[in-house]
Amino acid sequence: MCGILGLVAQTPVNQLLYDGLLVLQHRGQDAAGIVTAQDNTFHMHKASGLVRDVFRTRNMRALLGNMGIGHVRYPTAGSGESPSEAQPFYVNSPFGIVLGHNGNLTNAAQLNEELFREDLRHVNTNSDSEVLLNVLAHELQRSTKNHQLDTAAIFAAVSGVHRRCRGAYAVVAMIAGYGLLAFRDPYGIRPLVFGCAETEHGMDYLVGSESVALDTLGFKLIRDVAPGEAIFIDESGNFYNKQCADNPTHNPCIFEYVYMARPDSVMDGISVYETRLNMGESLADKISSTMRHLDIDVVIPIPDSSRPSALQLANRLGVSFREGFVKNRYIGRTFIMPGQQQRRKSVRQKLNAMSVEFRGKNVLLVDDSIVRGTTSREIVQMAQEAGAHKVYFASAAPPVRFPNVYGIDMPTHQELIATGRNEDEICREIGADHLVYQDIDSLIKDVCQVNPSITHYETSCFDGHYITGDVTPEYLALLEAQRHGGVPMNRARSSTQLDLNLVAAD
Ligand SMILES: O=P(O)(O)OC[C@H]1O[C@H](OP(=O)(O)OP(=O)(O)O)[C@H](O)[C@@H]1O
Ligand SMILES: NC(=O)CC[C@H](N)C(=O)O
Ligand SMILES: [Mg+2]
Repeated sequence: MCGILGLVAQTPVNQLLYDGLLVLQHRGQDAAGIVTAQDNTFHMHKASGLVRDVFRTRNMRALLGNMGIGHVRYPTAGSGESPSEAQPFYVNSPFGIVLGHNGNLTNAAQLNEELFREDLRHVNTNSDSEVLLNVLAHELQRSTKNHQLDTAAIFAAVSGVHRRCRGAYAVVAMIAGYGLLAFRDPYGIRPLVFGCAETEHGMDYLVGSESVALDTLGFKLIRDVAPGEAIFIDESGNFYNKQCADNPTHNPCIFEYVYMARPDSVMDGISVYETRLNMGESLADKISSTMRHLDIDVVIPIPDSSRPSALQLANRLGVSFREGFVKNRYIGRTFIMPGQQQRRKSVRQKLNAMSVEFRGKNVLLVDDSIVRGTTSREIVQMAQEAGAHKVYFASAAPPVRFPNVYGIDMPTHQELIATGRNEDEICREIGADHLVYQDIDSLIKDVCQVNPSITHYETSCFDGHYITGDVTPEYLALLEAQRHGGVPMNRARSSTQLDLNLVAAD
């Protein structure tokens, strides 16, 4: 779940893109990049690190032009440590094209092979996003007639991408000398919104992962990019759109509402904040109907993401809500950090318990989710060390029992605390006196309630149902093997290279 931005304006875009990426930082902390376009020339700067560390004044000055795209990365493919996998990516044929991607392709290895063998394109990193860019470039080449690129050719190329790419993708791209393209996969798994701002010089357009970027940059939300739809804004600010998929359906990732997105965002017509309030209410109802014996003195949220749910849960139960943990505002989100060691250390650095809220009390700690159990294990222990009498734990999401392959970096069963454990065993593992999870039906209802027109969600990490239909047990086993030291998923190409060597030897 990276953050992406695309902007076509009447004035220079570098500062707005920088500010927008800062607002989307919660979607990716590993790398950041901006590309601007000026008179057919792209200006790019990208590197590993947080937005504030990647861009120095000299980099910003060099990002010239009135059109640009930006990206913050939370890796799901490749090493994650390699600066060469930072986005956006660039290709120089058939046009200058740059691309930023949020999501994950499930057939990247096969596409990589096809690109190499049939399309004669070389992908130089382990990133599925570079594969996606090359597929788009190849499809643009196919759809361009007589060297003339028009909107029909651009939309035909997006249809080609839909036919070839599997998995999740929300994309912003720029074609040098033409304009800004944005599109979303036919299942609408990852979010993408766009809006406009009327200025004295004309209309500016902004596309982004979350509406919060539009709010803070002064843009008015127009709507979401529909699943399968592509929008194109040319350099003069003319807007075009087309449904490019044959059978689009709408299945937003439910984990965006649980954890990923900022609460002040509205995506797919759904206020993230409202869904989290609803999750708190239904969790409170479950607690009061199934566990009356619990004597809860105080409800304490685990900052930050669980706050709205915990507050509403406390209100509904009629129990006082207290901030028992203080968060160090300079430490980022721990779940999206690379490596378990760094994540574990960061929980302690990030949160500190105030014993006055714990001493001698039965506390109910509320978190939005328990994934690897890194946070809950540490937090329960901290509550106990702070003198709590009993430590109860509630998760506003159901147990995460299945890998995610659509843009959230939890690709293996092995890393999930719920694997091979029932709820009592998970409770023992995190050291709590009692553990309660949200039910999946309640979670879906909590989100549906905010926008009843969307009835299906991508819920694979909770129920193991993979909407794209291509995620087999073999694929998951391969992912697991890759994570534990095997061949990267996008690099299953040794046979091709062998063939080439043989040809050369002949
Ligand atoms: O079981 P785990 O593997 O620990 O993952 C779940 C935890 O990670 C996230 O917090 P994070 O610190 O990333 O972000 P937040 O500040 O937005 O809550 C999430 O809110 C949970 O607290
Ligand atoms: N989380 C994401 O959206 C990741 C995008 C892309 N798959 C990458 O690894 O860079
Ligand atoms: Mg958290």
